[in-house]
Amino acid sequence: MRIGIVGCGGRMGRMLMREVLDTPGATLSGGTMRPGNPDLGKDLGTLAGLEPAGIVSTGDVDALFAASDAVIDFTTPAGTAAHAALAGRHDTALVVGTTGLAPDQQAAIDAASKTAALVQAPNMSLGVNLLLALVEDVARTLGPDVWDIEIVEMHHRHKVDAPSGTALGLGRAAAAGRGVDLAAVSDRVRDGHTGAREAGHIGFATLRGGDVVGDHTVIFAAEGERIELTHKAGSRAIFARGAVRAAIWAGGKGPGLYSMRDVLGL
Ligand SMILES: NC(=O)C1=CN([C@@H]2O[C@H](COP(=O)(O)OP(=O)(O)OC[C@H]3O[C@@H](n4cnc5c(N)ncnc54)[C@H](OP(=O)(O)O)[C@@H]3O)[C@@H](O)[C@H]2O)C=CC1
Ligand SMILES: O=C(O)C1=N[C@H](C(=O)O)C[C@H](O)C1
Repeated sequence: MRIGIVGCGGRMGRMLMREVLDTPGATLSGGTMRPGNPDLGKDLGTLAGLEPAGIVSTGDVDALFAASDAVIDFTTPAGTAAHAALAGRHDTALVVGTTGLAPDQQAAIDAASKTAALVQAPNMSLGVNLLLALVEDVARTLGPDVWDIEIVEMHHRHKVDAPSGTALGLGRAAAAGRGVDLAAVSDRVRDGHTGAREAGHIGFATLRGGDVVGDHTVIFAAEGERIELTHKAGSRAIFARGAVRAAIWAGGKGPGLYSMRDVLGL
């Protein structure tokens, strides 16, 4: 299974190369960087913190798609939209971990999934994907009349999108459990004289600081009691492990847009 990494110099890009190089049956088919990146032309194994792999980073994204059975993309929304178009053209499977996509960028992914297998998930860890199923169940069981739902997330100081893709995914799971559309009930920002909380709404709070890999808590609050479901990521390796598993799974699939819950059978 030939797996390529776009944005291979990023925090996740390096972790993903390490995971591919450490996975039996997987071959690292290449890694790309943008023009001007000082690490262009460097050995991918060295960039991943391992022994030299005998293959260097390049700027040729088209050639990477041609040479791969699957490509993994944890970059930026603009980058991901361009990579999705290449996946569709080459019929190469694409695993998308990038968060914060605008509707037109999501449309590029939907279009590519007509001709290639795409797996998209805001969080590739096993724990968060289990949490999604739990949250949907708990929200369904408790209902909106007595229980308020609030979602709190914290990430490192470099993160550029908010709320995190995972927090929004947890919100969608809670809304699905209640049989409502998240967009109609979400309170993503509160500031000043907001008035009392509206029944049935799902609130979000975002914290940023230090090197926090990713913490998410879904709070179900009623009068006199509270349930909190929390996931804490201790290392980016959990995301990389899930993404490589998704790439191997997608390599054998026909065109379509799949989720990590499909990959894990949850
Ligand atoms: N689904 C999941 O499980 C997870 C998702 N993420 C998401 O992954 C994304 C990346 O996170 P992280 O690795 O921390 O971010 P980084 O900023 O460390 O890395 C981003 C990478 O994308 C590259 N890049 C930027 N713009 C473009 C472009 N237009 N075309 C191609 N490549 C581009 C950068 O290259 P350059 O250095 O040249 O700018 C860099 O290599 C985020 O959206 C984050 O939320 C993160 C962790 C887990
Ligand atoms: O940017 C990050 O770092 C992360 N992003 C993802 C998100 O937005 O949910 C997943 C993870 O929590 C780390």
